[in-house]
Amino acid sequence: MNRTPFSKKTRIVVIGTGAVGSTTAYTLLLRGRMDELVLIDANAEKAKGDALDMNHGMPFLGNTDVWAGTYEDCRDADIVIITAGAAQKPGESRIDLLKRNAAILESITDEVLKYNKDGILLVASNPVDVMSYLTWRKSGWPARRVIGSGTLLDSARFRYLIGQELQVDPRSVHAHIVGEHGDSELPLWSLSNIAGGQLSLNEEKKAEIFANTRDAAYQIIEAKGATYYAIALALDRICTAILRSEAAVLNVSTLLKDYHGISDVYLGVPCVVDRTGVREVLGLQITEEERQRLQASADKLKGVIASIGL
Ligand SMILES: NC(=O)C1=CN([C@@H]2O[C@H](COP(=O)(O)OP(=O)(O)OC[C@H]3O[C@@H](n4cnc5c(N)ncnc54)[C@H](O)[C@@H]3O)[C@@H](O)[C@H]2O)C=CC1
Ligand SMILES: CC(=O)C(=O)O
Repeated sequence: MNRTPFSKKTRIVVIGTGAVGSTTAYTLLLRGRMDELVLIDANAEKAKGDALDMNHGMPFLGNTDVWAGTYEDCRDADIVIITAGAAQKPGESRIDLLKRNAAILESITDEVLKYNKDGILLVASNPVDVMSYLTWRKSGWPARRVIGSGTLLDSARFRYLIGQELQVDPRSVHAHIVGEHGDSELPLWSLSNIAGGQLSLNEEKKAEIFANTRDAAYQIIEAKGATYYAIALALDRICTAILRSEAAVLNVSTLLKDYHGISDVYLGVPCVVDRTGVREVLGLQITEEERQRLQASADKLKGVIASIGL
């Protein structure tokens, strides 16, 4: 971002400076996305250590104020990213984190709301669609300003795997994963293309690519205990779309209102993201089979939402 003496400084607050939060903060810092970066964690020493560590890199970067803060620092935040809470252990699903993280997200939302009324809340804590819905309900904010990272990461994994298979740069692969960021997500093969042309993949290969996309987090957590690099880049992408008001189309999690007949649930779908948050949910022409799978994903999450009394 350009810093001018007359404009308000841009501020991003990251709540939860564990693996995802600290990697996200570092990614935002390296890319010079904001003037001020505030780190908050229940473990205040961890946030303090991260801030010190990042500040010692300033001679190589410059121009960003980084500090370990308190919720009062949310007052001037443009974006508050929530990555706090329990993470999956090997073999656990995202839904297994539900009760632990619902309590954490509720208390964090209460604190943020004391100081911030018009920023954007960007949720990554899992299960992210349910945590985003909970945060939205708790906040009373317009849904456009409470955004979940959704299936942006899954879509990136999907595009990468398709690109690998077809030997094409993943940035040139247009392909979407929608629905839950989790086990009920689905690929929109009917809309996937490279330069408008159909993908030359047989059914067996498609099934393999989708399974590796859906199960990627399990594979990484089994191998090294957590995932954080790609989600950090995905969160950076969303922040950039907001701060630069890009109107970028990103598969974030948002409140659906009669979307292929689905309402009152947060799901990952292609959305136009700009300075106001989710400006628009894009209508898609999907097949009947895809619609039914999207409905099943929504039904699953509605059951989860109901199980925590929302
Ligand atoms: N949306 C997505 O695509 C992804 C989501 N995740 C999710 O992100 C979350 C964080 O994962 P990791 O960073 O790996 O976990 P972690 O255990 O490394 O870090 C969690 C941090 O949250 C802090 N924390 C806990 N309760 C807090 C509270 N009430 N207030 C402030 N801070 C609090 C902890 O002290 C810790 O530093 C998990 O729920 C994980 O499942 C992880 C990867 C991708
Ligand atoms: C952990 C998680 O949600 C992911 O890497 O997709």
